[in-house]
Amino acid sequence: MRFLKGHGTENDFIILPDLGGEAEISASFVARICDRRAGIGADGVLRVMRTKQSHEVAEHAAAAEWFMDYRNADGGVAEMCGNGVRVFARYLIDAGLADQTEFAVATRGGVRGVRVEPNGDITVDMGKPVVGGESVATVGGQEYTGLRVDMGNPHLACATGEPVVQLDLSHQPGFDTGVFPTGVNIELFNPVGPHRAVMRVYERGSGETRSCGTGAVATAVAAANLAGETTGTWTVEVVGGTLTVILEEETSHLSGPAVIVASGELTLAE
Ligand SMILES: N[C@@H](CCC[C@H](N)C(=O)O)C(=O)O
Repeated sequence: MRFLKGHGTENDFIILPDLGGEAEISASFVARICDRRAGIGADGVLRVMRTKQSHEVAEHAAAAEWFMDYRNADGGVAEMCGNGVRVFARYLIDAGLADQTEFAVATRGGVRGVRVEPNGDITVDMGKPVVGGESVATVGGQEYTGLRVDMGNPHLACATGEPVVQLDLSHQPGFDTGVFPTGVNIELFNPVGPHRAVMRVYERGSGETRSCGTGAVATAVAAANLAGETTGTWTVEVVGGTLTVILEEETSHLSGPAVIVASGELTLAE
């Protein structure tokens, strides 16, 4: 099976073109190829298939030709992946499967509009973040209160005065399973200036990653909330680079680089 490897601010993905949706892709196969020692290594898998071939999202076929079938590194499915959509769009363009600078991609979380910027960055319309109440994450025995933000997938974005660079995110943080029955992506961030935050993230199904697009938007929402704002442009510094988030009344946008770095033939069998 052919594969490609790409990343967006070092949130890295294995891309599996399966345009007709014929491949059987099990959770264990995804976990094996995402393994950084025994496989290719990645935070997740982006399977590329025609929307009309997917029983999950076929109703979006008229709006978006391509479906991003996203899987976390542990093989579990997720509704949305902001950096994944940007890398997916880069693949479609490079492969000649999308020939405009603006098009739409279907995800389990809905249809997302994509735009290629003149500098090559890719912007995704991430939809309207849904803000919930507060909840608590526990990291290294310490509790951090954060804001629940639904980006299609669940987030808990926690501001802290402690430099996030010092946190030990090598283990699953604790969280309230009553509030997040299907798990949660946990962001810890330092507001470091007007409309700027430094963020680290522990992703559901993937562990600590060097960037998370939906997490960056959730962080911008939580930082704006602390500042008493609901709109504006935010710079979110992640371990793997810098993302720009624009919050509007009715939607949000995520921008940043997205690149393909390799391609090859998988010899690991399903
Ligand atoms: N890295 C992604 C988010 C991927 C899904 C997440 N781990 C989940 O399970 O919800 C992003 O860039 O948004």
